[in-house]
Amino acid sequence: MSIELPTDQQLAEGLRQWLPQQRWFSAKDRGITQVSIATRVPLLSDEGFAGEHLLVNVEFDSGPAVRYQIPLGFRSHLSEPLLSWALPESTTGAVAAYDGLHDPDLIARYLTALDSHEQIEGLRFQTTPGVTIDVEEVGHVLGAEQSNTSLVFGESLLFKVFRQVETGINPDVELHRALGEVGCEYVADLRGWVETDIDGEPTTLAMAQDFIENAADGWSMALISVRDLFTEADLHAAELGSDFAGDAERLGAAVAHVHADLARSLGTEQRAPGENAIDGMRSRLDVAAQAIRELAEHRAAIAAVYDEAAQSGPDTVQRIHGDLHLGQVLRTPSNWLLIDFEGEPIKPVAERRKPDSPLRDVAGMLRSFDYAGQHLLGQGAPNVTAQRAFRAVEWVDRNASAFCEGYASVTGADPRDQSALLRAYELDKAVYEAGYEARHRPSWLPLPLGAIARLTGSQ
Ligand SMILES: Nc1ncnc2c1ncn2[C@@H]1O[C@H](COP(=O)(O)OP(=O)(O)O)[C@@H](O)[C@H]1O
Ligand SMILES: O=P(O)(O)O[C@H]1O[C@H](CO)[C@@H](O[C@H]2O[C@H](CO)[C@@H](O)[C@H](O)[C@H]2O)[C@H](O)[C@H]1O
Repeated sequence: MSIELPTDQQLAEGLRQWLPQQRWFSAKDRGITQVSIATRVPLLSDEGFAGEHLLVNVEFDSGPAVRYQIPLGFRSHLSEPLLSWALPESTTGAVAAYDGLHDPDLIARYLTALDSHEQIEGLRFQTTPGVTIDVEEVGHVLGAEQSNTSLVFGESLLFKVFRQVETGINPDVELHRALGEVGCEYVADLRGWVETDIDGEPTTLAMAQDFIENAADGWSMALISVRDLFTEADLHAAELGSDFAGDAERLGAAVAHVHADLARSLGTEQRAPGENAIDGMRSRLDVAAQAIRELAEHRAAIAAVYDEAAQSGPDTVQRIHGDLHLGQVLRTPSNWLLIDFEGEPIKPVAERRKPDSPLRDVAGMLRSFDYAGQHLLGQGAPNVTAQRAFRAVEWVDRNASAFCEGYASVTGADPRDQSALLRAYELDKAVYEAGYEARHRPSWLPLPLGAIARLTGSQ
């Protein structure tokens, strides 16, 4: 006997209360004025148990509405661990509703749908030609949720469910597909995706790719090296057992290979620097400086760097990663791999899909070396000495240089040769980071602000 599911109205009220507590809910600083259920697609139904796929529109007291993807499970009786993911009991009637991605029985349905390329109402499940899906593999949510929710099946397949759904093809799927077509060795292989039509446009909902078991992410590896450096502050970065420079160099080469493969697959264009790039930087600076008081002090100095960069020659643009940092790279025993090609989460998808300069990605990594070197020295950290601060700068310079040399070993040109443009991209990233930190981790705000002072020569 099937269970009686909550009405749209009950679910909308339950979600209104439940959404702000979810890690992936991006609008925590805005008040929800309305939640409406756009679609409800039945995924499975059994005795005392059902699953549905929901697209939900959320409106706020300020700013644009956001569309979220929320697979829900329904059970007549709920116990831990699913109980922790439940919507408020009072809102869903006799049946309990909960985040279905935490239910192994429900997520198994994704594998069977992928395996047989099913179309379930408007949801289309597709695989890369030649890929097979093992429907017996058991899945679970990977670690802590971030902007999206990633599931791992049998330690071999990663299934990422995009929580915020913007109309159109998600750049993560688009670029993995393009890189797969030219045999790129520096990304995990795309195995499949799920899409639907929104306003008549094919729109990505989820992607499946190879799960890289036992990979170490670049941020954790870099921090091990920096921690060792601070423990042995009389040693130079080059004398550490955990010296990161060899990895930084190989990482630079991997990023250059990905850029070359993206150019080969999707082409390049010439662009005058004043066109779009510097104008875009100027307007992002205007918006950020209005919101962040501490940034406003640096506005004139940053603008002067942008003016200088606008004088440089034409720039070659192409599709790039768009939000590259040490947390977006995984080291396998043989290679560095780049992950998460979604671009900066605050930009609209149409903007993230525009061709851009590869220098933006290089600048992202240089900023990340700076973060890794500086953040352990941050406010409140014990034992901050002038010696450690000096060593941190040395570590950042050493690894940034190694990264650029690795990049140049593939392209034949050192990104630092375009110094004015590169500095502008580093500043643009630091301005973005100031906005990100002010919103998500205010205690980290001094990091991008310190970098802005250094990059503009005011410190
Ligand atoms: N192909 C993969 N193999 C193994 N781990 C992965 C893979 N892709 C991502 N991860 C891990 O999952 C985490 C989240 O992935 P990411 O694509 O950055 O998601 P989000 O869009 O939610 O930020 C990463 O920090 C990484 O550790
Ligand atoms: O990984 P996401 O796509 O969610 O990227 C966002 O969050 C990042 C933080 O997790 C943020 O990166 C900034 O902090 C990192 C250290 O935590 C550092 O390595 C990066 O260089 C720095 O930009 C990223 O900017 C943001 O888009």
